[in-house]
Amino acid sequence: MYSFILGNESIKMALSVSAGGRVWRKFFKTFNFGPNSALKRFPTCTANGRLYSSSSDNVLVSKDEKSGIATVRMNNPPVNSLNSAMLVSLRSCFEELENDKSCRALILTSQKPKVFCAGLDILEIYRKSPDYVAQFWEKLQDMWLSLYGSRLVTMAAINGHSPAGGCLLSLACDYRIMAEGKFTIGLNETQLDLVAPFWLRQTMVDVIGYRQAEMALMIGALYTSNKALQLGLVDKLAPIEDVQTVAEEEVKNWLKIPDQARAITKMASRKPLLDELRKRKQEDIQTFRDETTRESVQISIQQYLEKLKAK
Ligand SMILES: CCCCCCCC/C=C\C/C=C/C(=O)SCCNC(=O)CCNC(=O)[C@H](O)C(C)(C)COP(=O)(O)OP(=O)(O)OC[C@H]1O[C@@H](n2cnc3c(N)ncnc32)[C@H](O)[C@@H]1OP(=O)(O)O
Repeated sequence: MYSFILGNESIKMALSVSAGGRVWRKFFKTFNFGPNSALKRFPTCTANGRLYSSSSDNVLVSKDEKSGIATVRMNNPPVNSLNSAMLVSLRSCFEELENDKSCRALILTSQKPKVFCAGLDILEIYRKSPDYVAQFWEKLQDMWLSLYGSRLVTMAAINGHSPAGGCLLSLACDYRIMAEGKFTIGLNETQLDLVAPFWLRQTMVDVIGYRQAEMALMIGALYTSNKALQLGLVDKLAPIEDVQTVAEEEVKNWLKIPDQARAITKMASRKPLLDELRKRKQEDIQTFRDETTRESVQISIQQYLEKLKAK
């Protein structure tokens, strides 16, 4: 019964041979997974199970064939900022892993310790045309939909700073292990005169609870690893050199749970937010485009960039 969840076709196969098929059939009917749902896509993995065909090296992927655990390393020096190319590579990597039937889990980390991800590349929203920022935002939405909606066990191995978009990536995963020490994580958007979108705010609420999230979002707080652990923003701390090993151990524990039951449970809890973003995608793009191209916001972004450079 508990075969891998690969896409709608294999689910149907599993259902047809299973004694409990009626229950699952009812479940899928009830939840009506949308067109972008990971659970609905048909697998397209290659015969030998190798994957990831990106021509760029800004995202490095390795997979342990025996355990089915893939490690995705962000590799966009100096700080793994999320520019358009990076967003496209991450999305395509997540989707290829999703469609690889031998893959069961992904660990997201940074190739360069000390900075997990510096968030959106601020230059992508500075003095750019409205059309450009609209396309950029859609790339972020699509990348997030593929990670947050993944059937895989997703684990963030946060081996360094993780502000804003770095925190967004972490929150989209199922579990977060962060490096001990002086590193920070949080949604600091308001400090840049930006407002985090509803879907990102909601993941913060879902992870740390309403009151703490409301406060953190309003003041654009960046928390140290210790404080983040205390708030539940991350689940575990490890010395920076052990973050990857601890993540692998944790994933192995998660993989003791049957894939199908775990993935269906995850999807049941995430589907409302996934659907909400799919429904309001264009509205969300327009808001981002209109807000970020406003002159007062552009001036704030310019000042923030100057502050960063002068550091
Ligand atoms: C109503 C709706 C309105 C819609 C609006 C929606 C807004 C979007 C909302 C949410 C999504 C997410 C948004 C974001 O992610 S915004 C980006 C926020 N990021 C940050 O604030 C982090 C800034 N960076 C840092 O704090 C540090 O760089 C660091 C702690 C990550 C690493 O420090 P360190 O190792 O010391 O490196 P440097 O600071 O020296 O940086 C090296 C180099 O890189 C440049 N840089 C850093 N971060 C960014 C970035 N995010 N984008 C572009 N460039 C960046 C930095 O300026 C240095 O450049 P150099 O001097 O030329 O070498």
